[in-house]
Amino acid sequence: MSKTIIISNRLPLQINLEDNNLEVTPSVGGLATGLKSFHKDGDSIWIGWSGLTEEEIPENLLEDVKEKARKEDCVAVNLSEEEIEGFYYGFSNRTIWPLFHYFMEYTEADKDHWEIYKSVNKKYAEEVLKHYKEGDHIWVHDYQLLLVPNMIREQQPEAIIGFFNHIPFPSYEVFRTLPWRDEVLKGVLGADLIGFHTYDYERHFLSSVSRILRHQVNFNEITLPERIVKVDSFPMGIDYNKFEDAALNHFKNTAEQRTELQRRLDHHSNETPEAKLILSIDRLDYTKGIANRIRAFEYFLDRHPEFIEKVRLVMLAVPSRSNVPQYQRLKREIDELVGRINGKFSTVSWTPIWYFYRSMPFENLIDLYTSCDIALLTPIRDGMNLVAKEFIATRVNQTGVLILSEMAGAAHEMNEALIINPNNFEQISEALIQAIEMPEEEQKQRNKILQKRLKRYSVEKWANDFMKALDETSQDRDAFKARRISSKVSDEILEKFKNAKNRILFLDYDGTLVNFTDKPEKAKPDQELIDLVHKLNQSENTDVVLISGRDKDTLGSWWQQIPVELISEHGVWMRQKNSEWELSENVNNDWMSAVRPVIETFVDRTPGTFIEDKNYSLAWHYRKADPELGEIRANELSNVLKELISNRGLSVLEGNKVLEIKSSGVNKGKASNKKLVGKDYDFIFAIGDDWTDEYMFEELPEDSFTVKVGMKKTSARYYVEDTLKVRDILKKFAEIS
Ligand SMILES: O=P(O)(O)OC[C@H]1O[C@H](O[C@H]2O[C@H](CO)[C@@H](O)[C@H](O)[C@H]2O)[C@H](O)[C@@H](O)[C@@H]1O
Ligand SMILES: O=c1ccn([C@@H]2O[C@H](COP(=O)(O)OP(=O)(O)O)[C@@H](O)[C@H]2O)c(=O)[nH]1
Ligand SMILES: [Mg+2]
Repeated sequence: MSKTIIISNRLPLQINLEDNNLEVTPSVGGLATGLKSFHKDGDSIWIGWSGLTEEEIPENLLEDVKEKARKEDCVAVNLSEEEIEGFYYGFSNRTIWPLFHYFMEYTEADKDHWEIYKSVNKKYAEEVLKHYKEGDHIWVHDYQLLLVPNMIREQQPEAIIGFFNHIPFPSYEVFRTLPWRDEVLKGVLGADLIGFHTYDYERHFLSSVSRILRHQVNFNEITLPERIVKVDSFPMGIDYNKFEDAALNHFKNTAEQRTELQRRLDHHSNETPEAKLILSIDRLDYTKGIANRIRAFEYFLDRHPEFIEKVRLVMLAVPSRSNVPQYQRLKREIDELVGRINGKFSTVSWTPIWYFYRSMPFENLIDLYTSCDIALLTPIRDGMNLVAKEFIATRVNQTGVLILSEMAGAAHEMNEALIINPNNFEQISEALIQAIEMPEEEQKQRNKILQKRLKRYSVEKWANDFMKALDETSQDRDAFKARRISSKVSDEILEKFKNAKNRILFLDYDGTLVNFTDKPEKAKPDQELIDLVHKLNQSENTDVVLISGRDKDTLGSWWQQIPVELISEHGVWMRQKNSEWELSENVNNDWMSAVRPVIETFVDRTPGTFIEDKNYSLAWHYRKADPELGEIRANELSNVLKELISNRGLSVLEGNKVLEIKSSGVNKGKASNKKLVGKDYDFIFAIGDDWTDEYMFEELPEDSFTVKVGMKKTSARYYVEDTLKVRDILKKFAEIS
């Protein structure tokens, strides 16, 4: 039976060593807490780090560590101190984490860290491969493991691999500063499906892929030579029922059952019944805006002294990544801030901030969530922020107000909260007043909507949606695979070729026989290609036609020595074997002088683009332009041109990064069919890579062997991955004939 393999840096359980005994506690942080319930209910194994370094685990306890993990369907990856230093504290949390959260000034570019990051990613990938069986779904998580998808793909090309990024993906302008940006993107692109919490992160990723790797991006699909990668947003939810039930039980607790923390909270609310409790919970992390929050709270008390003794900020900061200097500095800063503000405002019976620096067991979190009146969550950047969702889920009587930073992924789904900009103290201060004074009815109205949404889109739904989408990618892949020229299909085609009496081969040039280059004039045929075409062209009963959008002079000069048939400019000109060029009827070029200046204005405004002058057509190339700007301008130009050329017998052809204006009566479909007139071919083969070749695929007789190069949508019967594969097929034809 197939299973799901989850891989994340950390396991959902943390193994600790206490007096030479192993203790298991749950891991902290959104990824582990969120995904745990999916893992628990499904048929999955989870591969990740146990939380102890190799050096920390005494030899006699090694087996125990494994066993403790195994009990929870987990596999512990062993990492040495050096690996944790370079991979986790190093590259993950001193390079990727700050960069992806827009803290560029904290971002380091340490080559040694990068090397260790690569080798540890390899270690995770190898662990996956040990457990992988055909049909399994592999789900890789987060920024610590960006290279794992491709490392698995290299060993298991057919594997079904999903990747989910739990943190923001920064804009291209930020991401491009990373020295290893190409490798990182290629690593992630090993996956079939890449998920983000929000559409913004998704579009930033797509933009980096198209700008840096120059892959073709269509909406949310990236076309690689051999595969299509889907990218989508799936906002992670929480185990709603778990939090709701815990809150319901919490209110049923008798006086004796109340926790120590709850008693303290009760005591304080009895002493100052009208004082509102404002809660914040986060890992101690500079992205969470904790220091800013305290300053904003100070700003609020300074400006509104009427709230002194009327509010209290209860702040839980969970220790995190404390080996990283920025986190140590932040810890000191927060200690000082809390001290200073408590010193400044405290009265005999009241302190404004209660500060806990520790992690708390689940029941205490529930105490906090249910006892407070307001949650104040002000991250500067946050992938999602599950605390915001957990707070809402525990408000079983539907009171309470959530103030949430617009920089948290969660803000996209939680519009009924009071959404603030974490850098705007004035706004935070006003939101606090609005929250304190909000009528209960309004609180309930807002929370009702939020609860309904969170209950529906729970973590279970999130995981299932992701898995369903992953499954669909594998079905798409199967559909494509069925049309790929496998060795079996290629044998069948060869057999037909061999037995045919009269054959014709239509071969597109650019993108089919040769790869694209920056400048069209650089894509000259190499000697191997010339020899191959020559050999094919000499075979008996075989007509070879190079059918191209190129101008006749270039094509003619490149194929001067070989008497192969040529069709240029999509059919404007034809050169029969050993003959001169002939012009097709119905073409003229008297429109050019009116159209060229219009295209020139687009060249001026779109760096990297240029005009290619052909005899009877004009082509505007935008391969070298910024990919997004290129597409926008191509659309614009296409519209302008269509307007301009209406009723002139012209049409605009949209090719691979090129727009071409030419006579309507001319296209490769018409041109190729003309060749068939009066002949009795029993083997027709046509191959091409781009939109303009679709005319051939559609208009040639149905039993033709039509082949698309690259995994794009097509009406061809078959496809091959790239120009290398095209040559393989042609070589086989040449051998037989
Ligand atoms: O493992 P740690 O280094 O201790 O860090 C804890 C986790 O922090 C990050 O959580 C993110 O995932 C959450 C759920 O998707 C999301 O709500 C939050 O905004 C993110 O910051 C990190 O991504 C995890 O890998 C860590 O385990
Ligand atoms: O003492 C604590 C404090 C918090 N959490 C959990 O840690 C997670 C924090 O996730 P969030 O997405 O808010 O932020 P992250 O830490 O992942 O960046 C939430 O599920 C909390 O319930 C916890 O397990 N113990
Ligand atoms: Mg082509």
